[in-house]
Amino acid sequence: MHQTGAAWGFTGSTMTSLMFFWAMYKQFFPYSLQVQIGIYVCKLMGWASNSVHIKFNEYTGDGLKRSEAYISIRNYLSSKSTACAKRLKANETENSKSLVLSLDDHEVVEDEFDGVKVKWSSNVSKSQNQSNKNGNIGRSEETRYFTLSFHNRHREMITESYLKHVLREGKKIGMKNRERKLYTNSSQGWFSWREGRTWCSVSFNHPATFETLAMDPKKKEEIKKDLIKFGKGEDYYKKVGKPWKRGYLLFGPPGTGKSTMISAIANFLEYDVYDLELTTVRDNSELKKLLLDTKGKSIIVIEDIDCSLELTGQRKKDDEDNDEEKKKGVEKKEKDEDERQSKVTLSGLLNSIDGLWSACSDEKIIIFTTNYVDKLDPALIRRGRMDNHIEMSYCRFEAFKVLAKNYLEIESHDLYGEIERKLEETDMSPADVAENLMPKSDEEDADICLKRLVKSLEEEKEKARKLAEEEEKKKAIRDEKKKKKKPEKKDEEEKTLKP
Ligand SMILES: Nc1ncnc2c1ncn2[C@@H]1O[C@H](COP(=O)(O)OP(=O)(O)OP(=O)(O)O)[C@@H](O)[C@H]1O
Ligand SMILES: [Mg+2]
Repeated sequence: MHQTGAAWGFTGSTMTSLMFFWAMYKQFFPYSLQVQIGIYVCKLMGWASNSVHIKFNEYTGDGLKRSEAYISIRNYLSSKSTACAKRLKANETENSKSLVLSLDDHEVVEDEFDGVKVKWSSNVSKSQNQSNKNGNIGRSEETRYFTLSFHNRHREMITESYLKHVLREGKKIGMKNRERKLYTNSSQGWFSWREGRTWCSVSFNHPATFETLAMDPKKKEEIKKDLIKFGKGEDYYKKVGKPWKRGYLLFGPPGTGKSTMISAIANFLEYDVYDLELTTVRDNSELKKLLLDTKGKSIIVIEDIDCSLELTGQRKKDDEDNDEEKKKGVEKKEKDEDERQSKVTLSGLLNSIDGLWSACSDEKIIIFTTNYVDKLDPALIRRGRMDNHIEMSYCRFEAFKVLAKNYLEIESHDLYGEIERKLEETDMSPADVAENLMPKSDEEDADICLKRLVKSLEEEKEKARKLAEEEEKKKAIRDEKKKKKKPEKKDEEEKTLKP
C-alpha cells in the first residue's frame, strides 16, 4: 500500500490520513449524503471539464402532468440498470401488468451508443413548501429528475440521435409492460355520454392464442405473416403514404371462432381491444368521437356488423311510432330526444372509418365480424376499408386435431380415421366439436370424448339428411303449384287474345 502511495507521490503519513478521513466520511455521513456530496464533487469537476448535462423533470412545467419523456427514460434505464445498477426501486405502477424495476434515487448508470459513453443519474431534490394541496404547512416536497451527462463533442449526436433512440425504446418497453385493456361503450348510459365519457375499460386477459385456434394451418400462417408485416410496417406505410391501419373482415357461421380469432390477434400483437357496440351509439357524431378516442396499438371491433345496421332500421321504425304518439298528444319529451339521436347510418359508419383512417398515424386494426357476408353493403367491405377477408369455416380434420390437442392432449387415436371422414361429410362448428371433446367429469377420458363426438357427428348427419329431405319435399310442392298455375294463366291469355 505504501509502495502504491509512493508511486503516486504520497508519503506514508499522507496515505494514512487520507484513509482515516475516508473511513470517517463513510462512517459519519449517511449514504444519501455521500451520494449528494459525490454529485456536487462531480458538478465541480464538470464545470472545469467539457461535460454537458441535460435535466429531465418528472413533471411537466405546470407540475400537474407526468412527463412522457421522463417515463420513457425511466423504462429505458430500467432495462440497463437491472443488469448493472446496485440499487433499484420496485414500482407498482398503474396500468402495468407487473412490478417495474427502475433506477433508485441518487444512482448512476452508464450507457453506450454508437461507441459514445454517456452517464445517467437519477436525482431527487427537496423543496420546502409553504402549504401543499392537503393543507399541510411546511411539508417538504420531492422533485425527481434524470440527468444525462456526456462530453461536449458528442452534443449533436446525443441530442439528435441518442435521445430519440432512448425515447423510442422506452416507449416500446412501456407498451410491453402495460396491462392490456378491453374497452367497451356498451355499458354506458345517457349520463356518461352527457359527461363526455366514451369508453369503459377492464383488463384484457383472454387466453386465446393462434396455437389454440382451430383452423386450417396454412390459412393460420398466412394471417400471422400478414399481422407481423403490419406490426413492423411503420416505415413501409410511411413510404407508400398510407395510414398505418388495416381492416379485417371475419365471416362465417356461428361458433366458428370469429371472436376467438380477435382475442388471438390481440394477444399476438399485444394490442388493446375496443369492442364497439354500434347499437348503443346514439348518432353518427358520437360514433366519430368514439373512434377518434381510441389509442394506437389497438383493435377496434364491431361484431355482427349486419345485425347492427339492421337494428338502425329498427330504430327508425321506433321513431316513426314516436311521431304517431306525438300526434296523439302524448308528451314524452326526454324519450323522444333520446330516440331522435339514436341513429347510426351506413354512410355515417363509412365516414367515421375514413375519418379514423386519416386522423392519426398510430397503428390500429379494425375488425368486422358477420355471419352473413352477402348481406353487407359492398362499400363497407371494399379493399382499403376491409383489406383482408377471412372466412372462418366449419371444423375439418386439421382444425379438429388442434382442438383434440387443446382439450384432450392427444395427437392421434384409433378413431381419428373415422372422425376425419365424418367431418368431411358433416358441417359441425368448432364450438360444437370443442363441446363434445371437453371432458365432463374426471372419469371421462379421450376415448369417451371421441366416441361422443362420433355419435354427435352421426346425429348431425342424420339431422342434415332429414332437413334436406324436407326441403326437397317443400320444393316439389312449390314446383307442383307453379305448374298448376301456369296453364290457368295460359288459358286466360288465350282468352284475351281471341277476338
Ligand atoms: N376455431 C376455433 N378454435 C378454437 N376454439 C373455437 C373455435 N371456434 C369456436 N371455438 C370455441 O367455441 C366458442 C365460441 O366461439 P366464438 O365465439 O369465437 O365463435 P363466433 O364465430 O364468434 O360465433 P358467433 O358468430 O356466434 O359470434 C369459443 O369460446 C371457443 O371455445
Ligand atoms: Mg362472435
